[in-house]
Amino acid sequence: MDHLFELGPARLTTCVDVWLHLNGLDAAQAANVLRKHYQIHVKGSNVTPPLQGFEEVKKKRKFYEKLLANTKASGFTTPTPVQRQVLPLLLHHREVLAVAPTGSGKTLAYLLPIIIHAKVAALRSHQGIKALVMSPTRELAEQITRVLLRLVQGLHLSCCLINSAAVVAGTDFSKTDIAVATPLRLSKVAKQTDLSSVRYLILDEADKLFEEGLFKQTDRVIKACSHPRLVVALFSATLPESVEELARSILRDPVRVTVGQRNVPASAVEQRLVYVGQEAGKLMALRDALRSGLRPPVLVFVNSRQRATVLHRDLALEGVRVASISAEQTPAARTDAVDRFREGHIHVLVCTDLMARGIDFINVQTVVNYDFPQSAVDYIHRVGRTGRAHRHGEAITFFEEKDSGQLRRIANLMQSSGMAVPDWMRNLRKEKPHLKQLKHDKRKAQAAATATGAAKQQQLGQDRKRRKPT
Ligand SMILES: Nc1ncnc2c1ncn2[C@@H]1O[C@H](COP(=O)(O)OP(=O)(O)OP(=O)(O)O)[C@@H](O)[C@H]1O
Repeated sequence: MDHLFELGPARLTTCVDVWLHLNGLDAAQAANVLRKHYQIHVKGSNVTPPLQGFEEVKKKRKFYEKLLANTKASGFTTPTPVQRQVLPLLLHHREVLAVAPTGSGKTLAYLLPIIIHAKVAALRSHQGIKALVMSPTRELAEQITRVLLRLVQGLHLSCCLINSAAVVAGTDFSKTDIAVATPLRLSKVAKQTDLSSVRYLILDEADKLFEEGLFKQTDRVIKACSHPRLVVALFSATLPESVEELARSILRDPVRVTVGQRNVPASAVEQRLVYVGQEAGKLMALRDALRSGLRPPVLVFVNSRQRATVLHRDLALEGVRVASISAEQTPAARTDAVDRFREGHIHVLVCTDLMARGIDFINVQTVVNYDFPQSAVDYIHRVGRTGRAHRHGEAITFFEEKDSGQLRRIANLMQSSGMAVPDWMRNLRKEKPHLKQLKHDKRKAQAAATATGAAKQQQLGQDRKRRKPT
């Protein structure tokens, strides 16, 4: 997977795109060569060929020039693999289930097509919200809106983040062309906001949106988007089989796009496991790592709000420029912590899994799993906060004796993304004597360890099937 981004724009142009031209391949052959090269796997009927460059989306209308210029001005000159395949599919009104590694550019893959759709619809004087993006957290919705606003500059489109401030200010969302929101906020405004004009519904971090806590609200919003030709697209870096089944029940003739291997950490992240003995060893290990040159900005994940507060306090006492962020803080406090971290005033941000998904701190050098992640999916998203775009990143996961049961799963994930992992870790459950050895010889272990729902478905499916086919 290393070359998904690493080849870089210049090499991509010389080695693949020009090669395609020189060899005069027909469209289907060229599509296959491109897909093979970029490790794009597709499943579905009549799949549109991948793009060779952003210029291909340019049409006669003037606004395409402007949009392309904005895209380039934002630093996006060459499409990433997921953008190459998803962009033309959405432009052809195909429903999509896209699974691509963390930091591989999924946001732009859906923003460009929905901007094009919204602009064309606005030029035809269509009223109401034309495209809607749902994301599981407020922070991610804010980030998506920021990217969106950069891309639509000068296009005379109205884009809006539906948050509490906008609701309090009495914003008339019917005058919005593209809206971004969390399912919680959206389900609250769905009653007074007409979503029947929404033609594109994007579910970012889709597997999270289908989880227990968010499912009801997500479902409510999907139902409210009643346009007969609604196009739904789902994006995530992880898609467990069970969620895929549920997701498929709401999609019509979808194309599944997978980039690289499914459900593995991004290969640009160098991952290490560090044995810390017990709880007390964690702070010592983090302090040592910070002293011995752990490069800031550093994102540190813990498993609860309380633990975030305690670690924040402990690090502040040591003179570390630290902030913490968790769901119990006010929106203003959360935004402030994120801004200070982005601007470099804060070197270490302690956070819960609230920040694990989608958040793009482009310069984060290191992710520390201070508390062992509660699932393989959490691990993939957490470590994916570094190593974004073509950058290199480092992820360190602390583990103590009580984490041994979960260790094997994470070790396997690390191995599938190309990391060297000691054999004893991958065989942990089978070879119990190693657990004993771990207890009896902590030092030795430390050296070794430091290495580089059916009812829901039916409900959702039936609601969608009732609509006329596209
Ligand atoms: N075509 C491109 N060229 C260069 N950089 C890009 C391109 N597309 C996106 N990026 C950059 O790559 C980074 C990751 O993009 P994005 O946040 O969309 O990733 P993602 O796939 O949604 O990740 P996650 O699964 O973590 O949400 C961003 O900083 C973005 O600016």
